Amino acid sequence: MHTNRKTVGIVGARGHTGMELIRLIAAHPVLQLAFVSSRELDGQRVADHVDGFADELRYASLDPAAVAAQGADVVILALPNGKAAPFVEAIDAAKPDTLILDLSADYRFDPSWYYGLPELTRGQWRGEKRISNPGCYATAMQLSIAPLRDLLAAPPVCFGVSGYSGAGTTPSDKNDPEKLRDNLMPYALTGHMHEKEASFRLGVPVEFMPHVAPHFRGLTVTTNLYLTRPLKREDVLQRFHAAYDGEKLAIVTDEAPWVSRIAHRHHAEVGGFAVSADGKRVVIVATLDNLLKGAATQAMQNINRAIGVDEYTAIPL
Ligand SMILES: NC(=O)C1=CN([C@@H]2O[C@H](COP(=O)(O)OP(=O)(O)OC[C@H]3O[C@@H](n4cnc5c(N)ncnc54)[C@H](OP(=O)(O)O)[C@@H]3O)[C@@H](O)[C@H]2O)C=CC1
Ligand SMILES: CC(=O)N[C@@H](CCC(=O)OP(=O)(O)O)C(=O)O
Repeated sequence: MHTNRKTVGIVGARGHTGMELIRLIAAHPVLQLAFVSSRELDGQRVADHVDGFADELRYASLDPAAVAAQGADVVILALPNGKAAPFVEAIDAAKPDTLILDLSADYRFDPSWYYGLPELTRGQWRGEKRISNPGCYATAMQLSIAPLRDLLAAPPVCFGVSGYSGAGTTPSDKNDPEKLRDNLMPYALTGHMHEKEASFRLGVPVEFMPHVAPHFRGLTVTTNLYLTRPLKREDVLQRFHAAYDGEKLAIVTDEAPWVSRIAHRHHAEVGGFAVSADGKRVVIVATLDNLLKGAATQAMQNINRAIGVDEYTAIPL
């Protein structure tokens, strides 16, 4: 047992990503769950909702002031987009040295927050205690494009397909298993938030066409890239191996990865690398579990680094 434990609270703990975070934190040697907030599950035992959770902890419905008053060392915001600010303001006022990790899109464009996609931005962390976790598709897009960023002749075009857990628990067409049955549902075909996020973070325009499919978890992004000069397939592979061979959670595969093999896994896979006959067009496929590398696992990497423990602590590899 670690002697210097840190307390952590999750706001939005009923949700898909909150539930994954509860599991990861329950197995963490340094972090200790202090509170889990949900309005709907107020008073109920976490153990009745999260498989394998053995503690007596109960959900509590905490407003921003009540969250700040808990005085936790780390607060994770796992709320729908647009809901984080009152919690951040209350913590800023009560205990500003709290480490806040926000899973939503609310601070991904805010330069005062560290944007934590460790495989690409690890070197940019300057000790910030405000961390914005990347979007799930945006993670897959950036991992697919970054190693070829200097050779782009045109905006990369990304075709994305997500399992419906990506759409959260608020009922909508995008998480309605009946409407999704035998279906592939296109949405936000221009201007999706993750198109803006990937473009902003990579510094090049990216085009993104998302779809949601009948499976529950895991996403695929297939990216078409036009290059300014011809490359051989081995040159493309060499660039990706150079970028990710030291990484435990970004794995380069020769074949195009399958989404059915990534569910419940903590890493992303990037593969395929089909090159056109003239060498100036490359197609790359990335898969990841939207709830893990696309959300909770990436959050864990970021929190681990910020609390000064090994980045992969409590992440099953
Ligand atoms: N699902 C995914 O694949 C990914 C999600 N994200 C982001 O993570 C965040 C959480 O997503 P996800 O877990 O899917 O969302 P869910 O819809 O599954 O859960 C949202 C949680 O927020 C709570 N909540 C909703 N509205 C409010 C409110 N106004 N005030 C306080 N609590 C509220 C809900 O619980 P209750 O109503 O009981 O309080 C619930 O616990 C989102 O911003 C999402 O964009 C990021 C990457 C991937
Ligand atoms: C299938 C589905 O709906 N996926 C979500 C993306 C997942 C997500 O939660 O992304 P943010 O954190 O950026 O909101 C969407 O397209 O909005």
